[in-house]
Amino acid sequence: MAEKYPTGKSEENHIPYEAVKAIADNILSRIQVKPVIGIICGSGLGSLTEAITNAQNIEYKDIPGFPVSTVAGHVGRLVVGMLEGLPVLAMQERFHYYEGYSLIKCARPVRVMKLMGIEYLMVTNAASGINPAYKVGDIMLIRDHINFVGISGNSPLRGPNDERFGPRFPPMTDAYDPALITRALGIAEEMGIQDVKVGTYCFLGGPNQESIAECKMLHTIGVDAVGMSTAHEVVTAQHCGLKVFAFSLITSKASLDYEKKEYANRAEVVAVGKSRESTCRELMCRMIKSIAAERGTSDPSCGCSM
Ligand SMILES: O=P(O)(O)O[C@H]1O[C@H](CO)[C@@H](O)[C@H]1O
Ligand SMILES: Nc1nc2[nH]cnc2c(=O)[nH]1
Repeated sequence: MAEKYPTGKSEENHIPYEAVKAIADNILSRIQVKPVIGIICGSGLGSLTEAITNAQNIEYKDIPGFPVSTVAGHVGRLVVGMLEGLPVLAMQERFHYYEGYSLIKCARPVRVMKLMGIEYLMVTNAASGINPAYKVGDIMLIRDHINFVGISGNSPLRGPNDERFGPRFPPMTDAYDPALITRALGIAEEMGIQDVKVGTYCFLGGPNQESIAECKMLHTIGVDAVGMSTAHEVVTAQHCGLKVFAFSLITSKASLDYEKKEYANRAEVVAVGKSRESTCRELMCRMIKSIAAERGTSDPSCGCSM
């Protein structure tokens, strides 16, 4: 059992290893495959799940102990099945800190994936381009993050550490697997994706958009794209030893200039996601296919190219 907090009570949302295992076992008992890859779909990028064959859908609300999404229009379900020859479990969609959950709860599904036997975490998100060279519709492979929410101590790993998940002080160097980034660059070139970016994602708490002064600061400290997710999931994944691949779809450009204001809205995020969904889907599918080939489990009959 995880140790108790100094107050004698477990902090809200901090559930012990055994409870996470119970959620994992509950899902495993209801599905026909044993997933190797976990996928977290970003806003507007959930259509990847349509490429999953023999799909079984499980609503978050039907999984005891699993958080439930609160954002209007969010689907909130797991889709489990085969993708490019590998068993996968996809989250359509994720939990955000601004919805009111603790980060511990937002990242709980990652620990559930780990205890289901999943080895890779593939993450997508919609983000705003801070790097002036970035255009709406660009894909940015995430090489690193600045976890603004985490730097101040708000971490999904806060509280008693259970070594069965991972070490107390996990390193974050190479949290985004460099070999998978290199592979994705090759795949993007094969696909003819124009000018794929590799950059640093910044996690802010949201839900408000950034002020112009905040955007200027993010630019100064080396941020390429900003959003309201991902870093806490990746911290949790790195802590428990999952291999991570992640990319952002740039759905808006941040304002760095008081004379040239840009505004991002939810409809725009969704519209850009829609216009780039086939490319994002194909990139992810080809990544999974390459992992399947590496593991000797390729299935030539599979293919989600559009
Ligand atoms: O990070 P995902 O889930 O893609 O969502 C992004 O899009 C929403 C803003 O429209 C925010 O939640 C932001 O984080
Ligand atoms: N913080 C933040 N997250 C986003 N996600 C999609 N667009 C944005 C944005 O402009 N700002």
